[in-house]
Order: sequence, then C-alpha cells, then structure tokens
Amino acid sequence: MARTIERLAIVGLGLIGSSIARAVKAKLPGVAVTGHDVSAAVRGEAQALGLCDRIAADPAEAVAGADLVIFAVPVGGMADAARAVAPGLRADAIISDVGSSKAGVGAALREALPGHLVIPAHPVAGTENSGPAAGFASLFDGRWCIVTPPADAPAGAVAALEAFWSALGARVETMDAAHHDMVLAVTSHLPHLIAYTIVGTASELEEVTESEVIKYSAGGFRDFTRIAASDPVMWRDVFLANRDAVLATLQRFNEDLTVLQQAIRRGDGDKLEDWFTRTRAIRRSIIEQGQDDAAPDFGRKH
Ligand SMILES: NC(=O)c1ccc[n+]([C@@H]2O[C@H](COP(=O)([O-])OP(=O)(O)OC[C@H]3O[C@@H](n4cnc5c(N)ncnc54)[C@H](O)[C@@H]3O)[C@@H](O)[C@H]2O)c1
Ligand SMILES: O=C(O)C(=O)C[C@]1(C(=O)O)C=C[C@@H](O)C=C1
Repeated sequence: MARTIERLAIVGLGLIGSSIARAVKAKLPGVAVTGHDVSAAVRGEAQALGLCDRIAADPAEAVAGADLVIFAVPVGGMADAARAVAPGLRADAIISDVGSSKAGVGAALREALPGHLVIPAHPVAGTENSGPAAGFASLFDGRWCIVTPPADAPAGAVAALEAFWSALGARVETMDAAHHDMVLAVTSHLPHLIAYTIVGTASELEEVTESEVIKYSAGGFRDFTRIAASDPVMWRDVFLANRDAVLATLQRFNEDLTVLQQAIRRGDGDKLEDWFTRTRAIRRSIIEQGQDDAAPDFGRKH
C-alpha cells in the first residue's frame, strides 16, 4: 500500500525547490512544508515569499519529522546537503531529489545517508532562471517526472513518491538511473552544451561585432541565448556528473556535424534536404504528442 506524505522537507529553495513548495501549497494543501537553504539570503527571500510553513536555518531541524525529504540543490552539492541533514532524519523518511543527472546523485545520497531509503527523481521541467522568486506552481503541469528507484526499493514508498509527483501535475515514469542519464544526455544536456557553445562562439567572432549579434538575434540565435543563460553552477555540475553519457553523445554529434559539413562543402543538397526533412518530422511528432512547450514565453511565470 502506498504511504501517504504528510510532512515534506525541501532542501534548496531555488527555482525547483520553490516551485515544489508553491505546487504543494496549491495542490496538496494538507501537506506541511518545511524549507531549508544554505544561503541566508535565499532563506530570507523564501520567508518573504511565504513559500513554506516554516523555514529552518539549521538543516537537521528542517527535516525533523518529515516523511519525504527532497534535495533541490545542484547535483555536485547533494552529498554535502545530505550529510548536513542526517542527524535530524526520521529513520523511515523517503529521501529523494530533483537532480538533472541520476546515477551519480543516487550513489552520493546513499553513501551520505547509509541505512536510509533513497529514491531519486527528476522532474523534466525548468527554465533558464534560478532562485526562489523564479519558481511557479504550474511548472510541473503535464511534464514528465522520471523516478529512478533502486531495484530493492519498497513498492509502497515508490508509489508514494509517484503519487506525490502526480499530485503536483506531473506525468510519472520509472527508469533505470543509467538509462535516464543516457536519455537526458541527448534530450537536455547536449542541447545545453551546444547553446553554450554557439553563444560563446558568436561573441568571439572577429568579423561580426557583439553589438551586431545582439541587434540581429531575433530568430534561432535568440532561442539559443535563452538556454545559454541557464545557471552556470547547475550546468557545471550536470556535465561533470554525467560525463560519460555526455561524451558518448557528443562523439555522435561531432560525427553527424561532420557529415553535414561535408554535404555543404560538396554541394550535396539532397543530403541536407533529407536530413532537415527527418528533423522536421521529429519536431512535428513532439507537437502531436502534446510535448510542445516551445512557445516563445515558455517558462515565464508571469
Ligand atoms: N533549472 C532547471 O531547469 C532544472 C530542472 C530540473 C531539475 N533541476 C535540478 O534541480 C536542482 C536545483 O536546481 P535549481 O534550478 O532549482 O537551482 P537554483 O540555483 O535555483 O537553486 C539551488 C538552491 O540550492 C541551494 N543550495 C546549494 N547547496 C546547498 C546545500 N548544501 N544545502 C542547502 N541548500 C543548498 C542554493 O543556495 C540555491 O538556493 C539541480 O540539481 C538541478 O540539476 C533543474
Ligand atoms: O527549458 C529549459 O529552460 C530547460 O532547460 C529545462 C530542462 C531541459 O533541458 O528540458 C533543463 C534541465 C532539467 O534537468 C530539466 C529540464
């Protein structure tokens, strides 16, 4: 039988942590929410925004009595955050997180909290913004949340975490952590790396001035700049944590880029047209499956 979540603790009150707090207030009003952030400034902001029932400066105090503890800190900070809360944890608490990579985070949390039940998760929803003011209650509506339970996780606890994310509006899928990391390397991590590259390259061209780049970035480039504005610390950690899957995907990307480069050099229009026809079909099937949130104002809470 699924356990019921009555007391939630959120560690890390930035974009994702604050969005969870807001979504719980809106959709699970019976759940008591305590929050903690290592930054006093963020705790003050969260307090002023009224995100949680209680904000604790002491991490162990923040998780005391919680039946679900969610770590919403950068993936490289999960172990430190977990060690800090350890003395206050209930023995039967479900420990989860929202990190963008899963195998390394799961291992780090299990090592930091031996004997505790760790069920990692990843809501595949976000924006380029960070901090408590950037969050919004509808962030998870209709978006996937991928749960990566270890093989021996009790079914009731997995069901409770899945029910929690469903109640916040997400569509839930379970997956092996290593597979998650390979899939997300393709669908999220590589696109971010490409955006960071393109925007960096454009700003360093000698033939085109930076003011021209800014002035004429109305189309495709502008979309890349949104992604390239994503949080530097968060993405530094994602690439370091998901190194192998990202490098494997990057290898394939480089090979394909070379194919297109060759087609342009050789004047092989058929090759280019075939390729672009195939990618257009992929975009259209994403829209048909209701996954299109690429509207120009996607991610804005306002
Ligand atoms: N931004 C996105 O689009 C997105 C989407 C899905 C998942 N994620 C994942 O969610 C997590 C949080 O990302 P975010 O976008 O909310 O970042 P954010 O920068 O908005 O917030 C992170 C917060 O964690 C706090 N923090 C850092 N170390 C801490 C510690 N040891 N103890 C307590 N608090 C600590 C920071 O002070 C900050 O307030 C990351 O693991 C990220 O990979 C992000
Ligand atoms: O839309 C965006 O701004 C995002 O980058 C969101 C996005 C993604 O790549 O889809 C980024 C990282 C997360 O782990 C999940 C979602």
